[in-house]
Amino acid sequence: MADETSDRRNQARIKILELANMISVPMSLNAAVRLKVPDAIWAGGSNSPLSASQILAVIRSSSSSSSGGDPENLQRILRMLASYGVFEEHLVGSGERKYSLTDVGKTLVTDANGLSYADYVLQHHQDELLKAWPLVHEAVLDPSVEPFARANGEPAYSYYGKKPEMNVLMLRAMSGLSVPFMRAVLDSGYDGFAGVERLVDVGGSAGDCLRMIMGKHPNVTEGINFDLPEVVAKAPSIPGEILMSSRSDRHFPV
Ligand SMILES: C[S@@+](CC[C@H](N)C(=O)[O-])C[C@H]1O[C@@H](n2cnc3c(N)ncnc32)[C@H](O)[C@@H]1O
Repeated sequence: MADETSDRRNQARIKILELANMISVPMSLNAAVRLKVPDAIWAGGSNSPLSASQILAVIRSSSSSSSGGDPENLQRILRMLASYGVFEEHLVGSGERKYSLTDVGKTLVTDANGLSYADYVLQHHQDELLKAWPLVHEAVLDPSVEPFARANGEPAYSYYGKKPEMNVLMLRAMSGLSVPFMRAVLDSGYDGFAGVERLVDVGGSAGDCLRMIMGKHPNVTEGINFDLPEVVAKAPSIPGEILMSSRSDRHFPV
Protein backbone atom coordinates (compact mmCIF):
# COMPACT_ATOMS: atom_id res chain seq x y z
CA MET A 1 0.00 0.00 0.00
CA ALA A 2 1.30 3.46 -0.87
CA ASP A 3 2.31 5.93 1.83
CA GLU A 4 -1.00 7.14 3.37
CA THR A 5 0.36 10.69 3.60
CA SER A 6 1.27 10.88 -0.10
CA ASP A 7 -0.48 13.43 -2.26
CA ARG A 8 -1.85 10.60 -4.38
CA ARG A 9 -3.55 8.93 -1.39
CA ASN A 10 -4.90 12.27 -0.15
CA GLN A 11 -6.37 12.99 -3.59
CA ALA A 12 -7.90 9.49 -3.68
CA ARG A 13 -9.64 10.03 -0.33
CA ILE A 14 -10.99 13.39 -1.46
CA LYS A 15 -12.20 11.85 -4.73
CA ILE A 16 -14.10 9.04 -3.01
CA LEU A 17 -15.76 11.56 -0.67
CA GLU A 18 -16.82 13.57 -3.70
CA LEU A 19 -18.22 10.46 -5.37
CA ALA A 20 -20.03 9.37 -2.19
CA ASN A 21 -21.76 12.77 -2.02
CA MET A 22 -22.37 13.11 -5.75
CA ILE A 23 -26.14 12.84 -5.28
CA SER A 24 -26.04 16.40 -3.93
CA VAL A 25 -25.32 17.66 -7.48
CA PRO A 26 -28.42 16.40 -9.35
CA MET A 27 -30.61 17.00 -6.32
CA SER A 28 -29.40 20.62 -6.13
CA LEU A 29 -30.14 20.93 -9.85
CA ASN A 30 -33.60 19.50 -9.26
CA ALA A 31 -34.15 21.97 -6.40
CA ALA A 32 -33.05 24.93 -8.55
CA VAL A 33 -35.46 23.85 -11.31
CA ARG A 34 -38.33 23.30 -8.88
CA LEU A 35 -37.73 26.78 -7.45
CA LYS A 36 -37.60 28.19 -11.03
CA VAL A 37 -34.27 29.87 -10.26
CA PRO A 38 -33.14 29.99 -13.95
CA ASP A 39 -36.26 31.91 -15.01
CA ALA A 40 -35.87 34.23 -11.99
CA ILE A 41 -32.31 35.17 -12.98
CA TRP A 42 -33.03 35.31 -16.71
CA ALA A 43 -35.84 37.83 -16.15
CA GLY A 44 -36.81 38.13 -19.80
CA GLY A 45 -33.21 38.19 -21.02
CA SER A 46 -31.37 40.42 -18.55
CA ASN A 47 -29.37 37.64 -16.86
CA SER A 48 -28.05 40.25 -14.42
CA PRO A 49 -26.17 38.75 -11.47
CA LEU A 50 -28.52 38.50 -8.45
CA SER A 51 -27.84 37.59 -4.82
CA ALA A 52 -29.61 34.63 -3.22
CA SER A 53 -31.87 37.09 -1.36
CA GLN A 54 -32.81 38.84 -4.61
CA ILE A 55 -33.51 35.53 -6.36
CA LEU A 56 -35.63 34.40 -3.41
CA ALA A 57 -37.61 37.67 -3.57
CA VAL A 58 -38.36 37.05 -7.30
CA ILE A 59 -39.38 33.46 -6.60
CA ARG A 60 -41.57 34.55 -3.70
CA SER A 61 -43.22 37.33 -5.73
CA SER A 62 -44.70 34.78 -8.11
CA SER A 63 -45.79 32.33 -5.42
CA SER A 64 -48.74 32.39 -3.03
CA SER A 65 -46.49 33.26 -0.07
CA SER A 66 -44.59 36.45 -0.90
CA SER A 67 -42.16 36.43 2.05
CA GLY A 68 -40.06 34.08 4.13
CA GLY A 69 -37.66 31.42 2.96
CA ASP A 70 -33.97 30.96 3.61
CA PRO A 71 -31.53 32.74 1.25
CA GLU A 72 -28.61 30.99 2.96
CA ASN A 73 -29.92 27.58 1.92
CA LEU A 74 -30.54 28.88 -1.60
CA GLN A 75 -26.98 30.22 -1.72
CA ARG A 76 -25.64 26.76 -0.83
CA ILE A 77 -27.51 25.31 -3.80
CA LEU A 78 -26.30 28.11 -6.08
CA ARG A 79 -22.66 27.67 -5.01
CA MET A 80 -22.86 23.92 -5.52
CA LEU A 81 -24.21 24.37 -9.04
CA ALA A 82 -21.75 27.19 -9.81
CA SER A 83 -18.96 24.68 -9.20
CA TYR A 84 -20.59 22.47 -11.89
CA GLY A 85 -20.94 25.29 -14.43
CA VAL A 86 -24.70 25.95 -14.19
CA PHE A 87 -24.38 29.40 -12.60
CA GLU A 88 -21.55 31.91 -12.64
CA GLU A 89 -20.67 33.34 -9.24
CA HIS A 90 -19.75 37.05 -9.03
CA LEU A 91 -18.08 38.42 -5.92
CA VAL A 92 -19.17 42.03 -5.58
CA GLY A 93 -17.41 44.80 -3.61
CA SER A 94 -18.98 44.12 -0.23
CA GLY A 95 -18.08 40.43 -0.37
CA GLU A 96 -21.64 39.60 -1.41
CA ARG A 97 -22.08 36.72 -3.87
CA LYS A 98 -24.29 37.12 -6.93
CA TYR A 99 -25.24 34.60 -9.61
CA SER A 100 -25.96 34.72 -13.34
CA LEU A 101 -26.65 31.88 -15.78
CA THR A 102 -23.91 30.23 -17.81
CA ASP A 103 -24.70 28.74 -21.23
CA VAL A 104 -25.48 25.50 -19.39
CA GLY A 105 -27.86 27.31 -17.03
CA LYS A 106 -29.60 29.04 -19.94
CA THR A 107 -30.81 25.66 -21.23
CA LEU A 108 -33.14 25.65 -18.20
CA VAL A 109 -34.83 28.96 -19.11
CA THR A 110 -38.38 28.63 -20.44
CA ASP A 111 -38.52 29.72 -24.11
CA ALA A 112 -41.34 31.40 -26.06
CA ASN A 113 -42.96 27.98 -26.60
CA GLY A 114 -42.87 27.14 -22.90
CA LEU A 115 -40.04 24.63 -23.42
CA SER A 116 -36.64 24.16 -21.78
CA TYR A 117 -34.48 21.37 -20.39
CA ALA A 118 -36.08 21.96 -16.97
CA ASP A 119 -38.75 19.32 -17.61
CA TYR A 120 -36.05 16.81 -18.49
CA VAL A 121 -34.46 17.46 -15.09
CA LEU A 122 -37.83 17.08 -13.34
CA GLN A 123 -38.68 13.95 -15.32
CA HIS A 124 -35.49 12.25 -14.16
CA HIS A 125 -36.05 13.08 -10.51
CA GLN A 126 -39.58 11.84 -10.00
CA ASP A 127 -40.05 9.68 -6.92
CA GLU A 128 -40.66 6.54 -8.99
CA LEU A 129 -37.34 6.88 -10.83
CA LEU A 130 -35.43 7.75 -7.66
CA LYS A 131 -36.81 4.60 -6.01
CA ALA A 132 -35.18 2.50 -8.76
CA TRP A 133 -31.61 3.77 -8.33
CA PRO A 134 -30.81 2.03 -5.03
CA LEU A 135 -31.78 -1.24 -6.76
CA VAL A 136 -29.25 -1.04 -9.59
CA HIS A 137 -27.04 -3.70 -7.97
CA GLU A 138 -30.03 -6.08 -8.15
CA ALA A 139 -29.83 -5.86 -11.95
CA VAL A 140 -26.43 -7.53 -11.68
CA LEU A 141 -27.58 -10.26 -9.31
CA ASP A 142 -30.90 -10.91 -11.08
CA PRO A 143 -31.35 -9.14 -14.45
CA SER A 144 -34.79 -10.69 -15.06
CA VAL A 145 -36.52 -7.64 -13.50
CA GLU A 146 -35.31 -4.14 -14.32
CA PRO A 147 -34.78 -1.81 -11.32
CA PHE A 148 -37.73 0.45 -12.24
CA ALA A 149 -40.10 -2.54 -12.36
CA ARG A 150 -38.65 -3.94 -9.14
CA ALA A 151 -39.29 -0.62 -7.40
CA ASN A 152 -42.68 0.19 -8.95
CA GLY A 153 -44.22 -3.12 -9.93
CA GLU A 154 -44.06 -2.70 -13.73
CA PRO A 155 -41.78 -1.35 -16.47
CA ALA A 156 -41.39 2.40 -16.83
CA TYR A 157 -43.42 3.08 -19.98
CA SER A 158 -46.45 1.03 -18.98
CA TYR A 159 -46.29 2.74 -15.57
CA TYR A 160 -46.16 6.22 -17.18
CA GLY A 161 -49.13 5.25 -19.34
CA LYS A 162 -51.27 4.77 -16.24
CA LYS A 163 -50.15 8.04 -14.62
CA PRO A 164 -51.34 11.00 -16.72
CA GLU A 165 -49.06 13.48 -14.92
CA MET A 166 -45.98 11.34 -15.62
CA ASN A 167 -47.07 10.79 -19.21
CA VAL A 168 -47.44 14.54 -19.78
CA LEU A 169 -44.14 15.33 -18.06
CA MET A 170 -42.41 12.75 -20.25
CA LEU A 171 -43.89 14.38 -23.38
CA ARG A 172 -42.78 17.84 -22.22
CA ALA A 173 -39.33 16.60 -21.27
CA MET A 174 -38.85 15.01 -24.69
CA SER A 175 -40.10 18.13 -26.50
CA GLY A 176 -37.76 20.35 -24.48
CA LEU A 177 -34.89 18.05 -25.38
CA SER A 178 -35.64 17.27 -29.02
CA VAL A 179 -36.84 20.58 -30.45
CA PRO A 180 -33.50 22.42 -30.03
CA PHE A 181 -31.58 19.34 -31.26
CA MET A 182 -33.76 18.93 -34.35
CA ARG A 183 -33.58 22.67 -35.04
CA ALA A 184 -29.78 22.37 -34.98
CA VAL A 185 -29.89 19.33 -37.32
CA LEU A 186 -32.19 21.06 -39.81
CA ASP A 187 -30.26 24.37 -39.68
CA SER A 188 -26.97 22.53 -40.23
CA GLY A 189 -27.88 21.76 -43.85
CA TYR A 190 -28.24 18.02 -43.19
CA ASP A 191 -29.62 16.49 -46.40
CA GLY A 192 -30.66 13.03 -45.19
CA PHE A 193 -34.36 13.81 -45.69
CA ALA A 194 -34.00 14.68 -49.39
CA GLY A 195 -36.13 12.36 -51.52
CA VAL A 196 -37.93 10.83 -48.52
CA GLU A 197 -41.71 10.63 -48.92
CA ARG A 198 -42.78 8.49 -45.97
CA LEU A 199 -40.99 8.94 -42.66
CA VAL A 200 -41.59 6.80 -39.55
CA ASP A 201 -40.43 8.16 -36.20
CA VAL A 202 -40.17 5.17 -33.88
CA GLY A 203 -40.84 6.44 -30.37
CA GLY A 204 -41.65 9.90 -31.75
CA SER A 205 -43.29 11.10 -28.51
CA ALA A 206 -45.19 14.39 -29.13
CA GLY A 207 -44.19 14.28 -32.82
CA ASP A 208 -42.00 17.40 -32.65
CA CYS A 209 -39.26 15.96 -34.84
CA LEU A 210 -41.75 14.86 -37.51
CA ARG A 211 -43.48 18.25 -37.44
CA MET A 212 -40.18 20.11 -37.84
CA ILE A 213 -38.86 17.81 -40.59
CA MET A 214 -42.14 17.91 -42.53
CA GLY A 215 -42.24 21.72 -42.16
CA LYS A 216 -38.79 22.04 -43.73
CA HIS A 217 -39.01 19.21 -46.30
CA PRO A 218 -42.30 19.27 -48.27
CA ASN A 219 -41.18 16.07 -50.04
CA VAL A 220 -42.04 14.21 -46.82
CA THR A 221 -45.78 13.88 -47.41
CA GLU A 222 -46.49 11.13 -44.92
CA GLY A 223 -45.15 11.05 -41.40
CA ILE A 224 -45.90 8.24 -39.00
CA ASN A 225 -45.43 8.72 -35.30
CA PHE A 226 -45.08 5.16 -34.00
CA ASP A 227 -45.48 5.42 -30.25
CA LEU A 228 -47.55 4.05 -27.40
CA PRO A 229 -51.35 4.61 -27.53
CA GLU A 230 -51.45 6.87 -24.44
CA VAL A 231 -48.55 8.96 -25.78
CA VAL A 232 -50.07 9.30 -29.26
CA ALA A 233 -53.38 10.28 -27.66
CA LYS A 234 -51.74 13.31 -26.02
CA ALA A 235 -49.63 14.32 -29.03
CA PRO A 236 -50.88 17.34 -31.02
CA SER A 237 -51.95 16.48 -34.56
CA ILE A 238 -49.82 17.53 -37.54
CA PRO A 239 -51.27 18.07 -41.04
CA GLY A 240 -50.25 15.18 -43.27
CA GLU A 241 -49.26 13.00 -40.35
CA ILE A 242 -50.69 9.64 -39.46
CA LEU A 243 -50.65 9.06 -35.73
CA MET A 244 -49.97 5.42 -35.27
CA SER A 245 -49.89 3.76 -31.91
CA SER A 246 -47.90 0.72 -31.00
CA ARG A 247 -49.91 -2.36 -30.17
CA SER A 248 -46.84 -4.16 -28.97
CA ASP A 249 -46.88 -5.27 -25.35
CA ARG A 250 -43.17 -5.63 -25.57
CA HIS A 251 -41.42 -2.51 -24.30
CA PHE A 252 -38.32 -2.19 -26.41
CA PRO A 253 -35.56 0.27 -25.53
CA VAL A 254 -35.86 3.38 -27.74
C1 LIG B 1 -36.71 8.70 -25.11
S1 LIG B 1 -38.31 8.93 -25.74
C2 LIG B 1 -38.00 9.45 -27.38
C3 LIG B 1 -38.45 10.84 -27.66
C4 LIG B 1 -38.59 11.27 -29.10
N1 LIG B 1 -37.86 10.47 -30.06
C5 LIG B 1 -38.20 12.73 -29.25
O1 LIG B 1 -37.30 13.03 -30.01
O2 LIG B 1 -38.78 13.57 -28.56
C6 LIG B 1 -38.81 7.24 -26.04
C7 LIG B 1 -40.17 7.12 -26.68
O3 LIG B 1 -40.38 5.73 -26.98
C8 LIG B 1 -41.74 5.43 -26.74
N2 LIG B 1 -41.91 3.97 -26.56
C9 LIG B 1 -41.52 3.19 -25.53
N3 LIG B 1 -41.90 1.92 -25.71
C10 LIG B 1 -42.54 1.86 -26.92
C11 LIG B 1 -43.17 0.81 -27.68
N4 LIG B 1 -43.24 -0.44 -27.22
N5 LIG B 1 -43.73 1.12 -28.87
C12 LIG B 1 -43.68 2.39 -29.34
N6 LIG B 1 -43.11 3.43 -28.67
C13 LIG B 1 -42.54 3.16 -27.47
C14 LIG B 1 -42.05 6.24 -25.50
O4 LIG B 1 -43.44 6.44 -25.30
C15 LIG B 1 -41.29 7.54 -25.78
O5 LIG B 1 -42.11 8.49 -26.43
